Amino acid sequence: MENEKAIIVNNVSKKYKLYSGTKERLLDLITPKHYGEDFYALKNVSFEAEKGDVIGFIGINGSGKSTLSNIVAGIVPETSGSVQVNGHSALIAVAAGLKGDLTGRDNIELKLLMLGFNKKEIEELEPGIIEFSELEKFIDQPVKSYSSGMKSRLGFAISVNVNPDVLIIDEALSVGDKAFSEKSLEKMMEFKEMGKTMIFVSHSTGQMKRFCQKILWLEYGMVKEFGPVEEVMPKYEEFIKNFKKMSRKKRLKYKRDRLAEQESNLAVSSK
Ligand SMILES: Nc1ncnc2c1ncn2[C@@H]1O[C@H](COP(=O)(O)OP(=O)(O)OP(=O)(O)O)[C@@H](O)[C@H]1O
Repeated sequence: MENEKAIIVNNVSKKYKLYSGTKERLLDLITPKHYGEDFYALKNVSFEAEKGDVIGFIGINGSGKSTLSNIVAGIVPETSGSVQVNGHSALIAVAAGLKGDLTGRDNIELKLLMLGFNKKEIEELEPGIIEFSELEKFIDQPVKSYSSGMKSRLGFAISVNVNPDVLIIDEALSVGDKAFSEKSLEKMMEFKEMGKTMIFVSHSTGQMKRFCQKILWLEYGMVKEFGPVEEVMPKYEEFIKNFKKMSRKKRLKYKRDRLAEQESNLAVSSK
């Protein structure tokens, strides 16, 4: 069907509990009284992706980009709201779910099994994944001995070689070396040309501008803007320029003001 939605995220919130220490955490588990402080990493986030959309998630540190990409990938459950992903095959977040005690090769096999591939298909896919990862003899070493760049290379190699309908790439290009990130970007361009739906999380606004059509700007767990890259990116760049100049005190005040604004918007919209 033309114009079929690939992703529908509706009013999603994610609550974490913050504890002052182990004692509080245990008390919260074993007693009926509530301990710890509720913390919302995401609050009432909604957006939709059309099939073939390439969407970049941006926002300052801690704004909720990874939490949202993990929720869309089905790795982390949402606290409330709903997430619908329409795709024939799996949705994969790069470098997520690698098991440290297993070798790179075993991780490839495990992940492919989990995605529903059979033994013959795994045998066919494996050499291409190992070659793409450039891990060579390290492929038979436990993943816990890998550097973050090596882990990311393995995760990326698996993700792009299983041909998913929706691909989520979270900071994968910032860890590897330059040659590998060029190769990965080329692969992502191929996916884009094939009309795949992609979500791209990165701190590099340059890569975003090169790659994404739409931008979802998160601020303190809420959607600040969602729209075409040429509209949202200049606003974000301007914001970052000013934000960098702010003192710690000013940043805290900005955060307090924004959170208060969010609260009043929420109160209005729930009336
Ligand atoms: N498991 C967790 N328990 C408690 N708080 C968490 C957990 N995971 C994330 N958070 C908090 O949720 C908020 C959003 O985190 P998230 O990693 O999604 O942000 P981000 O925008 O991806 O940040 P960055 O750009 O630094 O990667 C942060 O304040 C973070 O500390």
